Amino acid sequence: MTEGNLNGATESDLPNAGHSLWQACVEQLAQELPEQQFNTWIKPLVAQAPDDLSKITLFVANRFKLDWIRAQYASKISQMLERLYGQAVPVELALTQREQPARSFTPPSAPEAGQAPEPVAAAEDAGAGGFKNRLNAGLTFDTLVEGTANRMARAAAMHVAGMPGHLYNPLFIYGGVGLGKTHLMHAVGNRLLADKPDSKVLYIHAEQFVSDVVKAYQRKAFDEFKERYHSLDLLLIDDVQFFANKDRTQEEFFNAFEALLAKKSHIVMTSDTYPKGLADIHERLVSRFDSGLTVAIEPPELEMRVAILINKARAEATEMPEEVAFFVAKNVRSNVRELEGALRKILAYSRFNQKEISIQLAREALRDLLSIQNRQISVENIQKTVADYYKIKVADMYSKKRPASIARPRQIAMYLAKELTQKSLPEIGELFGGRDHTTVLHAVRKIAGERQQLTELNQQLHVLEQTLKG
Ligand SMILES: Nc1ncnc2c1ncn2[C@@H]1O[C@H](COP(=O)(O)OP(=O)(O)OP(=O)(O)O)[C@@H](O)[C@H]1O
Repeated sequence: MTEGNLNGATESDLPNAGHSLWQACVEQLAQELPEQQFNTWIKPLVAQAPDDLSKITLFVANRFKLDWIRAQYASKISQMLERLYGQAVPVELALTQREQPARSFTPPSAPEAGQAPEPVAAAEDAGAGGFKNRLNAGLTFDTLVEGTANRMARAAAMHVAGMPGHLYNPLFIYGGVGLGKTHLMHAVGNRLLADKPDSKVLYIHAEQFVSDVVKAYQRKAFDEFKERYHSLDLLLIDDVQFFANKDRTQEEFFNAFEALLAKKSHIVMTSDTYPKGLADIHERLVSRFDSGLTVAIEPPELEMRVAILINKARAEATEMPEEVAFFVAKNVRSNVRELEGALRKILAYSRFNQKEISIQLAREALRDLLSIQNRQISVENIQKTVADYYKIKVADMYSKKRPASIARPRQIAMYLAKELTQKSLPEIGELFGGRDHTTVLHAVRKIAGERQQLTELNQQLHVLEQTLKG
């Protein structure tokens, strides 16, 4: 596997043979790898391939992830592709383009036509004393769209960046994949360095920390290790759930944690769950994780998704009409990374076809994604999934029973049926035991309204949507 130099003229992330091959490869890897590994390393990869499948380029969010994927998964990916395609397909890894300045739109006849994003070096600026901070300079507070979903986490992060070592130490940020945890963490580091360039800041993924512990152990170099970690002003450590079952790492992290807090350095951590939800991590560490401020990042609400799309399109020097942004945001709900993927497809489609961005164009560019959604989700499927989730019988979806423990899941299922299928209100009513369409309308409005107000309900709906979309 090579590291990318993307100057080929026919690169495309439109649906093509490469796209189908990569999809098949991802599906296989999903079955073979542990779920957490798959979700962290493979699922976020964005693939591009020319029509002749002379190579596949995989875009990775940052330098650390790139190195890790190359070391841990490159040969598995290559073997899998070869198995599926019947011959070897060269695979290269490249960094996504997000830290590059916005470029203006270039028509396809110009020399840059069809050029895929070029790999760029991660912003591993040498800070104080030539120290590598591993920060990505493009991930700042300015490029992070604010919404109800991240307001509290963002406010806390800004506070930490302004006055490290004071309140909210440690700051523990948790939430699902692709919701902006890593972005927020880098934003803290970048802001602190902008204000105080001599600060010693380090961004590190938890698996890299594990690997540093292993190396220190093998080389008997714990003094060096301590010198590196205990002297920081700000430690940003991503995905601490990876410490699970790694006793020696947990011990070293505990030591670093205590040393840093004692000297009033700040620690910011992220995880896919809140501290007490972490499995196989020692209690003394969990209680320390929870001893500062713990904040969640929620899945972005509709308006926030719209704002993110419009902002990200602008960063690519393209205006996305509001109605198109609404169309995309209604159809791509799971997380910001997927929203970015959808935007990339639309921009590429518009560029290659030299067409203005419109709802029709978005529909064409995203047809795979939309048809997968429509194919998979039926009202019966929704009823079963919701019934399982709230532990009621599927038959209660059609019954006339009215206790809240049954009526509410039923209303949730009606809401999801309206949101995720093409069925009309009367058709949905019919499938829920012959109910009137006004009953369905009432349920849809009620749940939609409450979703805006109740974080817990929003989370539950998000989980259900994710489950249904597969
Ligand atoms: N509010 C936001 N505004 C703008 N961009 C965002 C926002 N939230 C997330 N993003 C972008 O979405 C992508 C995914 O975000 P990020 O990598 O920070 O997610 P994460 O929560 O750390 O996910 P994971 O757990 O998978 O690592 C990044 O490109 C990030 O810049």
